[in-house]
Amino acid sequence: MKNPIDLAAQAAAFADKYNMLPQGSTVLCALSGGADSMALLSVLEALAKPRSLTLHAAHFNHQLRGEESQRDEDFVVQWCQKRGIPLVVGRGDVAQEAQEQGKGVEETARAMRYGFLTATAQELGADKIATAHNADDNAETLLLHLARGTGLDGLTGIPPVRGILIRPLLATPRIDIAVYLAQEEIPHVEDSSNQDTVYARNRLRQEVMPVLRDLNPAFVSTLAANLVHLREDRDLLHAMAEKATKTAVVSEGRVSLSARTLAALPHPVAVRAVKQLLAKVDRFQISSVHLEQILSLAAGPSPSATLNLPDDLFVWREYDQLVLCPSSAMPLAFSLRLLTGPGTFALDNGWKIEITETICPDLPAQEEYEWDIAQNTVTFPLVLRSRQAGDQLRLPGRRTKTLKKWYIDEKIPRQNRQSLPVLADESGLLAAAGLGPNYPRLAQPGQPALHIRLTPKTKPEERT
Ligand SMILES: Nc1ncnc2c1ncn2[C@@H]1O[C@H](COP(=O)(O)OP(=O)(O)OP(=O)(O)O)[C@@H](O)[C@H]1O
Repeated sequence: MKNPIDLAAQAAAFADKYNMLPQGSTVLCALSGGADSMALLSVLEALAKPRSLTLHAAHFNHQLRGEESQRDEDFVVQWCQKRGIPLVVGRGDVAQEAQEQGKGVEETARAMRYGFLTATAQELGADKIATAHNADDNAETLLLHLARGTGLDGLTGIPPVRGILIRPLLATPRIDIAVYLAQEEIPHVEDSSNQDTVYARNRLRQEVMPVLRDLNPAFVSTLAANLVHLREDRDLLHAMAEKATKTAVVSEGRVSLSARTLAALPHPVAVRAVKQLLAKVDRFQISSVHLEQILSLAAGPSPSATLNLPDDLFVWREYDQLVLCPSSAMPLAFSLRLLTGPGTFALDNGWKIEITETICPDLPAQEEYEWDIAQNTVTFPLVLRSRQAGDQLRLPGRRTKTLKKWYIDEKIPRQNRQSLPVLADESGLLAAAGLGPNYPRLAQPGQPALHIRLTPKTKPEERT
């Protein structure tokens, strides 16, 4: 006779790798009534005493399979009564909800189920929700991702822990669960939709997995062990990207990072860094083609270039700054304008800027819109743009402050600030419209200077 399977010990060893079930936790077991979750409930019961766990169960009736759905509900109610485990039952009309939302039935069922489980955990004060995903589920998920196309992230399968969700059986092959249920004489229900091969997962389960198991009988458990290493590799790349983006500045819905910093990263780290930057401005989807375009923009020789990408994403480079934002967070009146040398330039919004070489007169111009800047402090091209977070300015006779602070102190209304351009080169501001020249760059009498005059269409700011 074979040795009995000690599923509780197996699950406990795996759980401890991820600190899933610390002493004294309150655990909510997601119980469908199927083989996996019935085994999970039994395992949690066995661990409850030695770990002082408080155990609850929750079942969601999706009302998708008529009488069979009710049969499942009745089954788990009776089982939990028999075992003395408190159970919460939830119900939802998934089919109707899916229709109303124009979404798929499976997707809606999952969203409603997880919504119910999370709300129930909150009500009960549970610190963990345990689901019964097993090693075969994990292998199938991975193969599905592979078939549909994925990067390393998709190849790491189902996460063992996500927030308060834990999956103690994730390293346990389905076959061990079946043997355990028989051994412990634990009943379960069968979901008739599992036989339905129209679902990709079920086709994989029935048609592909047997072939892989034939090639390697231990395929599922070998993969489970390998996934731990893949996950560690993936986590390391994430951590490196996080470190690299620590200096990113998020302000007014825009995120910016040194283009040089990004371009210097190894490609797998750089790709993740861009994704992390995008997440900071609530952009979570990007194709690899567009990712590469952003990286080229960061690495390219041009100190100024823009990208208009799908999902309302706007990316531009200004000297060493790479800025990413949704178009709603774009600087309003002034998009980037590069000035390659002295001359007169008309701007899209009706403004005009004239730059002439001159010798600074006895009284250098230091007005709100007209300035004499020492030529030897300037490197062309100049850029005319809206202000950005961190821009600093020192006005004649005053101390250095951020532009934000100047605008506040000078009482320039918030809605006008973005329409006041600043003039900068790679070492910082030359002047800010409406405020004055950056004092350290003001020309001295008799010095070669650039006389710069900005003519607003109408002066945008009204001081209050
Ligand atoms: N009706 C249900 N009520 C409570 N828990 C459920 C229910 N259905 C599934 N679960 C929980 O979710 C786990 C996974 O179920 P299943 O494999 O059917 O879902 P899936 O769609 O493949 O995966 P996912 O839960 O990640 O969406 C089950 O083992 C069980 O713990």
